Amino acid sequence: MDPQNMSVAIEDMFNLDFSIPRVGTPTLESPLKDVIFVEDSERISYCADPTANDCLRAKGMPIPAFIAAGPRRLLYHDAAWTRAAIVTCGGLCPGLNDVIKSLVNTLYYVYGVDNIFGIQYGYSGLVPSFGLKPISLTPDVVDAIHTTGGTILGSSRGEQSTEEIVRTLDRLNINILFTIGGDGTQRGAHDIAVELKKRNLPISVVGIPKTIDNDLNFMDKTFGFETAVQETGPIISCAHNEAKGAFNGIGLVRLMGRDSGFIAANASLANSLVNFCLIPEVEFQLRGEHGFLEALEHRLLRKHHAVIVVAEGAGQNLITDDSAPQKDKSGNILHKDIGLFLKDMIIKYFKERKIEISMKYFDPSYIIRSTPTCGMDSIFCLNLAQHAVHAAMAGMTDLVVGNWQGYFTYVPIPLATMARRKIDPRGQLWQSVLLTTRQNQDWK
Ligand SMILES: Nc1ncnc2c1ncn2[C@@H]1O[C@H](COP(=O)(O)OP(=O)(O)OP(=O)(O)O)[C@@H](O)[C@H]1O
Ligand SMILES: O=P(O)(O)OC[C@H]1O[C@](O)(CO)[C@@H](O)[C@@H]1O
Ligand SMILES: [Mg+2]
Repeated sequence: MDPQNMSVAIEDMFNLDFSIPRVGTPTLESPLKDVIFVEDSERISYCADPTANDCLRAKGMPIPAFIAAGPRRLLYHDAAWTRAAIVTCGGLCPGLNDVIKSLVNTLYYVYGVDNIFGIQYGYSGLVPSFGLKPISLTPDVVDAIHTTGGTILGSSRGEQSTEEIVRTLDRLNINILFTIGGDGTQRGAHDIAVELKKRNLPISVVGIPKTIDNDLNFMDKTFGFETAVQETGPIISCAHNEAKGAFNGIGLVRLMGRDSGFIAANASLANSLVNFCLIPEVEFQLRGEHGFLEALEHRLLRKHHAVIVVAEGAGQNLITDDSAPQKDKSGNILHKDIGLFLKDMIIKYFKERKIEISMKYFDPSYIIRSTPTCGMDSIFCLNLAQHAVHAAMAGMTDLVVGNWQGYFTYVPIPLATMARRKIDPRGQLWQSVLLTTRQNQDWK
């Protein structure tokens, strides 16, 4: 089993439905030539261990497995008549433009779909009262967009009426909607798919999961994550320089990660200059024998510098101000600022102890998520989008494209959004972070 993915208990795996719904029976011969078509019966096993699967088989138990992604021999949507729409929602993430470009090029060049629309500013662009007209997307329009960060379509948060969105899709004669976004976006996409089914509208809804937090379930990684980790490199390096450049220097770096600390943990491994990594999954105390501040003091006494990486969702239990919890427009809880809080607490602690320190604070959150993708991430975006188009043209719906142990998969949206993927403190990733930072050496 995946040692990092403990969000879904193994006993619950057997009750899960891995099948992908279709908007209708595919009957049209695919125009693709010289490709290896994938049958719906081809599966990617959830569990990589063949012995475990043999055991399950012997016991007559179902083997949890994803439907394999790839081009289908028979299509549901007729390219000549197909009108496809693309929407990007939620926060920015490296790779949004790569995915848009690859969707357009695959639809246009591979399947021959030439009616492609970009929906502006997230789901708001599908609600007429916002007055945002869809824009026409062609290979010429998207030719070089992968070289810039952000999204050429704009994005948004905030609740929109599913009924209104569905009415708009119907009025625009859209056959396929591609939803590029995180858990919220994909929950919205599922609601749209359910409403379309209720109204007997054969519109495919296919998601491409986006989140730099890497917290979606049933996939090893989401696009933009690798770039985000890479972008932390120069910043952590600067934090280290600042820390080493002064006696008792401290470089404190706050990174994104609302509920999962994947960016912070991986950044600590990729840039092995980090001495303390603090993530939401591992609670810590500030003061006392087992407190972080004592551990930091211990480290400074030994080495006279320290680099700390803290994920935005870490240590929320420590911030006990009386202000009411805040939410963003989509209803996501806005965490209190652990970075600034820690900075103040560290300064106060060492002042009390009359120990001089030099504190340098870095918050690169929006810098690392608005950049263009790095090489491998660009390829990942391109492949995700190609597989999204294959699924959509075959009439599949209510799914996101995933990647599991190196294979591209089709994951039902309810599965991908049923629980948040988190770091297992007993798993290999966190254990490796502990070995690399050696933070427990100071932290008793
Ligand atoms: N539970 C939900 N059901 C239906 N729609 C939702 C739900 N949660 C969010 N949405 C819609 O999806 C869109 C994006 O959601 P949200 O702002 O949570 O971003 P996200 O897709 O989760 O991306 P990020 O990873 O940046 O947070 C918003 O328009 C929001 O209204
Ligand atoms: O400030 P914004 O745009 O709402 O986005 C912040 C959030 O986006 C995320 O990166 C998820 O996309 C979270 O880690 C973070 O809390
Ligand atoms: Mg989200």
